[in-house]
Amino acid sequence: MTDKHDCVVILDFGAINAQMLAKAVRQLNIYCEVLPYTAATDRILALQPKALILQRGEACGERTLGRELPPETAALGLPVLDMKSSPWEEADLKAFLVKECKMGQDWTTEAFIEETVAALRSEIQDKKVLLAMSGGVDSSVCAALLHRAVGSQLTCVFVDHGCMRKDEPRQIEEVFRGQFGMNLVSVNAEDRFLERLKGVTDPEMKRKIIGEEFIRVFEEEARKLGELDYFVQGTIYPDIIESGWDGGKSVKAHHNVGGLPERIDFKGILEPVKYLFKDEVRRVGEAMGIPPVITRRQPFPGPGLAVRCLGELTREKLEILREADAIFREGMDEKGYGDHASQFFAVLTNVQSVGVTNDERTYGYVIALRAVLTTDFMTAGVADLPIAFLTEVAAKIAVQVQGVNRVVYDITSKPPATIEWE
Ligand SMILES: Nc1ncnc2c1ncn2[C@@H]1O[C@H](COP(=O)(O)OP(=O)(O)OP(=O)(O)O)[C@@H](O)[C@H]1O
Repeated sequence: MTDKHDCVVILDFGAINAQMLAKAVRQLNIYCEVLPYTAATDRILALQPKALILQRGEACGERTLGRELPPETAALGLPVLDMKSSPWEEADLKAFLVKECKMGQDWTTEAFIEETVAALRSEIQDKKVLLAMSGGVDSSVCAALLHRAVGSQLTCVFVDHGCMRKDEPRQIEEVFRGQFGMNLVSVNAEDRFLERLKGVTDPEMKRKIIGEEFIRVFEEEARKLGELDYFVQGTIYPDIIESGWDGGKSVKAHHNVGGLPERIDFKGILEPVKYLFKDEVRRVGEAMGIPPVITRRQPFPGPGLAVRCLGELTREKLEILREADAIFREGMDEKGYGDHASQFFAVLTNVQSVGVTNDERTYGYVIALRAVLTTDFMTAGVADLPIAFLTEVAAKIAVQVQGVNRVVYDITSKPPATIEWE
């Protein structure tokens, strides 16, 4: 990643905004990596940096007080930009990196694609590659890179556990098999999953069963494909970045395919977007022709609608939720409110209430709509959607979706609530 481009290392002293700074540097088409301020000099030097940025802004408060650059790092003699005060200005960054350090601005999306494809090609050679395709941004972009690199040596497996959103399985097939011409195995495992989930109401248990069953289905499919050499993981940079304040690594819990590489004997794991932030992954996807319905897809939990369908999962409840969710999302897109919320979806509460339709008493489910605004998903506020719009959507859902007669809007922030209901 770094040998073809100039690199700057951001040393994180515990600043909450080290990742934002890294994104700002990369916006200048300059490659950077974030390391804890205590990183050993050989780790820093391995990246062949042309400069260091010390991220210890005032905004970080007491946490970074008294933290000094280790003398051996200072002794490297690299140019240093010390971010003592926040917020930084893009112009300052540019003046330092481009004017003073003469760094090239050539780390572009196109360069990334070209170099990653070439590197994958030379690593994989004539070997076979397996990818677990969720239709999410990360696995989709990995698939596009791998497909461009090795074409039909790549096989993608998509498992439909029956908890996908409306039209998603069809979209995945259309895009990856239809448009890209990939080898895509699409497994309809709805019956299997629902059978195992019968009578289960505890959310943790639901997740566990879905995770276990997922591995089982996936393993069966992989065995059918014969010998496979590489397995692809859609790890992204925030999953592996080491923060300067706890020094710890938070490795993404690939809750769905978690145990797979240990169970099947792969020659290696490929992680082509490991050094990219989510927005950068999205841009790569766009540049490779993946349609917005996938690159703009909202975060979606691994167990899918299962954790938005409270209580026991049944085909009927999931179908009700899928329809209600689709009406809400369509309405948001039509009105252009999609950009006002980071994530929005419907939840099928397990509550039923009395209603009235054509003078007849009904007893139906209550659907909750949730729309939140967040930058980091650690905290979230409620999206301020017009009441007239919400009323319109509620009416549409209650009239069009059989089995629903009441719709509510969740107006709780995170914390104390979470974004998802389970
Ligand atoms: N239904 C599915 N079929 C096949 N693979 C899946 C499925 N759901 C998840 N995966 C695999 O598990 C990985 C982790 O799933 P997770 O739900 O955590 O999504 P993610 O980390 O947001 O990634 P993505 O953006 O690819 O969905 C995915 O990248 C994908 O490889």
